[in-house]
Amino acid sequence: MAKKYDLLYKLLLIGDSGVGKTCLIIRFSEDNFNSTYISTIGIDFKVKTVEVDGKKVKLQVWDTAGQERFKTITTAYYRGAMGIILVYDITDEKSYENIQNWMKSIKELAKDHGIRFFETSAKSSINVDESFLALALDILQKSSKKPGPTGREVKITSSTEKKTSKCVLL
Ligand SMILES: Nc1nc2c(ncn2[C@@H]2O[C@H](COP(=O)(O)OP(=O)(O)OP(=O)(O)O)[C@@H](O)[C@H]2O)c(=O)[nH]1
Repeated sequence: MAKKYDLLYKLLLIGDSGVGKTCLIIRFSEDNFNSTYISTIGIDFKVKTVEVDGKKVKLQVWDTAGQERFKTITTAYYRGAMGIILVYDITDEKSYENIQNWMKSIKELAKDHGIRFFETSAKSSINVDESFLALALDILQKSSKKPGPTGREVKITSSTEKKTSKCVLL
């Protein structure tokens, strides 16, 4: 049977507990939102195949538990990640201050790399596809080691829903 994708990218979402990592992944992979909060236990993942720069890219997105007690399990997954999305909640200052601590954890990977910034809302479906696809495009361009396309050809439909942003991706 023909392979349904050209490339497989492993992405990881990290950030404090309750900042909206799971919701972001659910919005991206299933285009759904549920306001009931069920804290992630350890680690989980979802997949979605997207088209990036003319290639079918299967994104395997790992959702880590933000709770400190799962730190040992979740940090074990950092090494295998090709891209990391660091999430904080713009309505929770503490989760923003903690970005420094999360950055220390991924310092080696973040070193020498420009860090992108997206303000997102899983609830209103704002900037969710854009953030995941921009990361996938970065990985594609870095791994193929060729100059990027003139425009950032990410195929997405942008949302015009009202802006009630909660999450921010770095
Ligand atoms: N208003 C609003 N609320 C959101 C948004 N995203 C998530 N939430 C709410 O924030 C709470 C926590 O969301 P989760 O996605 O479970 O948080 P998490 O970061 O995965 O939490 P852990 O699994 O404990 O690490 C839930 O009650 C969500 O309904 C958003 O974009 N807007």
